[in-house]
Amino acid sequence: MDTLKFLGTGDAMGTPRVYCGCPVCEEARLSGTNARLRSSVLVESSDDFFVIDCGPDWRRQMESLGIRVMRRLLVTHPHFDHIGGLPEWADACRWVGIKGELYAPAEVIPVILRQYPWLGSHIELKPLDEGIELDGWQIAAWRVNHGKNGYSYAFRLEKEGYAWVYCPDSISLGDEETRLMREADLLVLGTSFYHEEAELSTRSVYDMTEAAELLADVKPRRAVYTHMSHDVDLRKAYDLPDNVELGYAGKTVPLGHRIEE
Ligand SMILES: O=c1ccn([C@@H]2O[C@H](COP(=O)(O)O)[C@@H](O)[C@H]2O)c(=O)[nH]1
Repeated sequence: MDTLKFLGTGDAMGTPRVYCGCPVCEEARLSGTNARLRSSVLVESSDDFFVIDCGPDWRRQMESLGIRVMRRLLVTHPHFDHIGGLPEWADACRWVGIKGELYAPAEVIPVILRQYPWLGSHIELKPLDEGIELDGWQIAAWRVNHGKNGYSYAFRLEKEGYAWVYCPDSISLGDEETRLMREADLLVLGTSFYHEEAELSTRSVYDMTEAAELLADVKPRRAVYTHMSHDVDLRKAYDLPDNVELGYAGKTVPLGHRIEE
């Protein structure tokens, strides 16, 4: 069965935050339960894999799994914490002599190339707006509200009757934006805080209290939260819906129905 592996579950700054001495950041420095690299996942099938998002921790993430060659990548949006590793990936493609394949929404591709104009020599950038298939996964992408930071994209991946959604950066989604999340077998959702006090117009990602309302509406069978800031302490028992787990690097989730289901 295919699997989903979390490579990182942190927000844009990762945990610990460089400037911060809060108990969560200090714990992350000392014992590491709360150490979080920037959010990214790896989808593995019997003979290949692809990754979603390539933040500035990409190199460490590849090293931690002993991966020497990454051929394929999907990008949700062109913010630093999701594309900061692209130059290193392009360099790696050059040195192993492959052309990487990067799939992203058409409007995202020129933004990536504006940041890193040399990428095209070693990576082919392909639009995925009409839907693509990778390793038997039918992948649909749609634009989601990312609050004060503009827009991101979510992906729905379906194979053999199993559907899951990856949506790391979104907030205050409307009905049309949640349509493809409905009744997924798994929803991977970004929740930066448990409860974020800041005024809504200054925010960019759901918190866990708002996410509970979203889940009650779209009813995934299982949900895993990612993109968590130093506000979230994995040692705590939070009040969460029964079907929710907090992600961590190395967490692996089977992508398919178990026999007894
Ligand atoms: O146009 C932009 C705006 C922001 N960024 C970077 O993206 C993240 C945003 O943080 P979230 O918590 O995910 O909203 C941050 O690192 C900004 O520096 C960007 O790259 N481009």
